[in-house]
Amino acid sequence: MAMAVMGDLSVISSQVIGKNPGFDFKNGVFGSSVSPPRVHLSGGRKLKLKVKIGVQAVMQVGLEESKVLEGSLGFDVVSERELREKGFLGMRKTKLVCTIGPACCSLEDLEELALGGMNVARLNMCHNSREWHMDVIRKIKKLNEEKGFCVSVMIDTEGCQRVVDHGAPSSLKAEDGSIWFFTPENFEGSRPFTVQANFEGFSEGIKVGDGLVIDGGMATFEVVEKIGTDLRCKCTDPGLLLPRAKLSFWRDGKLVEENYELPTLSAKYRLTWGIRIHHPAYSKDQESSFLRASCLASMMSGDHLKDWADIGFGVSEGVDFIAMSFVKDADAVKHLKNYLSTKSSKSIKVLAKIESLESLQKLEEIVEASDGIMVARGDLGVEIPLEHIPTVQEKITTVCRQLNKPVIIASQLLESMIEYPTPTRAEVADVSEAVRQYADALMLSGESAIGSFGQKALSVLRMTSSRMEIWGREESRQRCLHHRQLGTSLADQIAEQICNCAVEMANNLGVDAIFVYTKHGQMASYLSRNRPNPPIFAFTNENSTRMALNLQWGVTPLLVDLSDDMEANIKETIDLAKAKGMVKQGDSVLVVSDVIPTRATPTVYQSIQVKTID
Ligand SMILES: Nc1ncnc2c1ncn2[C@@H]1O[C@H](COP(=O)(O)OP(=O)(O)OP(=O)(O)O)[C@@H](O)[C@H]1O
Ligand SMILES: CC(=O)C(=O)O
Repeated sequence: MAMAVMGDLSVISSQVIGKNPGFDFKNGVFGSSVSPPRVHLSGGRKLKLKVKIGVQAVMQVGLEESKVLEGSLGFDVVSERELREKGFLGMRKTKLVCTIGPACCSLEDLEELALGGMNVARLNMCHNSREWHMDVIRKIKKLNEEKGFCVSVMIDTEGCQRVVDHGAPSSLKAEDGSIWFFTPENFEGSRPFTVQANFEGFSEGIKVGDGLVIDGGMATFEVVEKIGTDLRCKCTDPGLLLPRAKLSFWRDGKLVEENYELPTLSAKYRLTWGIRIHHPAYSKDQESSFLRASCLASMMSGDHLKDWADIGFGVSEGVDFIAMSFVKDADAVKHLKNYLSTKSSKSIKVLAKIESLESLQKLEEIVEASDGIMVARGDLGVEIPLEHIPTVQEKITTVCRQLNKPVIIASQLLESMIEYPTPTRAEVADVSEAVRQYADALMLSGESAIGSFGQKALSVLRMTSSRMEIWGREESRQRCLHHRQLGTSLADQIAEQICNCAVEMANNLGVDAIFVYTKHGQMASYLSRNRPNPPIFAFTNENSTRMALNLQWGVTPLLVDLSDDMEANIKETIDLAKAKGMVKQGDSVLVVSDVIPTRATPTVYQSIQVKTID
């Protein structure tokens, strides 16, 4: 593949002006990026006209604002207010999800959250009764209808959580060296130094010496004895045991996986009819429809009645999203989506929660199968070392962007605000990082559900994300500009832009090396400035250039004989590089060449070529 810019300088000059309407001659900067195809220069009149039309359209909205905002667009009151107050650019892009719990479930609380920018209300089906959830959903719908909000409802299935509970109402301290029993036995209340696991077979495959970690490191124990299905453990790292704590086993620094096989959707309450909802708002028909839905679904998927009943409830209540906990693979998501289409509820979007090693291993297929993703950092932090969370989050966010699926970053964003009215600096930095990664949404958990400062936490999310969005826009404009334009002559500016584009191409194509042919080293240094992934090999026939380039990041300068025939130079140096074993068959090289015009060759010839070594 080859792409070339050729011609005399006056032609190039007029063409660049036409192609780059954002070019600011006074300050010498471009307002938009110059991507490789744009380097093919052609007439610009038509383009200029197009830009003008775009500006006119924007102005029209401004002029007819009152008409537009009268409701014909179905504007919700919060967005409308935001537009009026802040203009188009001031509108927040990052969406906010709030977990609804006892601290924010009154009509007034919900209205305040909606006014504060809550886009989605999340109901965690692990907690509270279905009547309670129904009451919240109906309040939200009422607010939407009567007060003009647009708040979506998400239910989050319980899934097969691996939790342990000591049975006491508050947290217990595990002291260093204290001995505790972990048992799957189901008993009422609490027993001293005894912790109940909520699933059978929790100790299968576990060996003496394994580490038992609570809540990703809140407290750590060592298994000292197996007694039947119980584990006798010694506390090796003291800490708190909260009710419904998460549990994981570790051996030789690695998570012990697969010591038990858990389904994606919770099997809890299997074969019990305790799921029947008695509520005056439900007719007998509706009640039996939940049961039919859950029974049908449970037959289809193996008795995961609690979650299926919750899903049936969600369908009946017309929720907008179902977040599936502990998704293991794409099949689990497809299964639920198929079920929803049989219930004519295809419009309910299925969000897969990424919260286990297994789901990380099948990330792409899960993202592809689902309508969106939640990065459930709470449970994820139990299965992977905490220091891996930031990179894993970035990876999931990137995959979602690539596959065009929305992604929510969840858990502990502003954890300290459950108790305190201000967040820590580190929490604000975490929120900012999620926004910088262009996550679609941020989620509050305990901060809104049980915290004393839920409204304030929401406003911290709102203000931090708005601030970061503005900063991100400025930063991405900088990225578009690549760097401040350095070249003063047009020829230099073109050389600079070509190098910016070349590095972008080299990185995107994943080429093995960049070859540049340079007399004074300017092109090589422009390439280096962009810090490309592949190394830069700079071929020059000037020893001084070679020595000077020795200081440049990523540049290996090579002294060669260069003729006026650039194609011949490229061929000869590639042959030479091949003969010397510098490149081998199959390697790809991006070649940038720049020949300063001479009497013999008065035209500027600059090119980007991608060559595969044969
Ligand atoms: N509907 C509710 N009723 C009572 N308490 C709730 C409710 N929803 C949430 N909470 C409380 O808020 C806390 C945070 O809620 P959230 O659902 O985000 O956390 P979680 O239970 O750890 O989530 P998950 O179980 O999905 O990992 C919970 O520990 C629980 O104490
Ligand atoms: C939200 C959730 O389920 C988690 O972070 O584990």
